[in-house]
Amino acid sequence: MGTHFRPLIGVTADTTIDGLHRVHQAGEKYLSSVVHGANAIPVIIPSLPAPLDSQHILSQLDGLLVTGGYSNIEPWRYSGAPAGPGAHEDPQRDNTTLQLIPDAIELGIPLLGICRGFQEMNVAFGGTLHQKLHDVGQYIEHREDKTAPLDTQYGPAHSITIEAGGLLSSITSSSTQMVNSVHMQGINRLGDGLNIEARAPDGLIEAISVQDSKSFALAVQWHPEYKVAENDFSMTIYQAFAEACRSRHYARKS
Ligand SMILES: N[C@@H](CCC(=O)NCCCC(=O)O)C(=O)O
Repeated sequence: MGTHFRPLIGVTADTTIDGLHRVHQAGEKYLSSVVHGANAIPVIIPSLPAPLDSQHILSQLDGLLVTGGYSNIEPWRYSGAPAGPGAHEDPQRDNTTLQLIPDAIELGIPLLGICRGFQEMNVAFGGTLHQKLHDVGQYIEHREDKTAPLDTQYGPAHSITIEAGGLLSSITSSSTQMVNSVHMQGINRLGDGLNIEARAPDGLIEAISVQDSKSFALAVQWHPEYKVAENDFSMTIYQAFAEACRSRHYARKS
């Protein structure tokens, strides 16, 4: 199948307040990664208070990128204890992504989830999260040093071991890789119908896929979008995603 065609990939949006106005935004590194990693065209999907009809949106797309974001999923969505005052949450994003994810899986739309998007995929399948990995006791430090330069924050932080026989192992020849680490939360109980694709040295789940998915459906706790073209492993992931998006495009148009 030719690689010249550029599929249309929906990119989820965070909401934030700018002055007195709520705005919807997707980080440039996510948008650029769609262009340079997947040779595709990014389209931002807003997280409106009354979410748009996700099945209608998805029917016009070839893929879905569920981005990372600094906010946390509201804990009630996975029966977690309230996070307490000052918690950074984005309920409009939760409402949108937690509908888009199952709908994309049902419709066979290729999906790549990153960091918050990885956590959302787990919650969308009924899984739970640790709200503060650093308080659990068994985990290494998964947070970035916010005072460090960006290239350090998103630089290699720890290894992952890729599970044999899974989606990730089918696209890469090495069973270990180095990844960055920019998160405080992580998977506690795995959602039903998800496969573990990779783990950190402390056992934390770092990548998941959907069992018996009709199409590519992978989510990772790290950030392959960051300077995607400079990292072979990141490019491998994006190119596998892109190939699934191109297949979806031709199926959609036939
Ligand atoms: N809030 C969650 C999610 C972490 C996450 O997605 N970080 C990304 C930071 C910004 C970005 O690179 O887009 C957690 O801390 O676990």
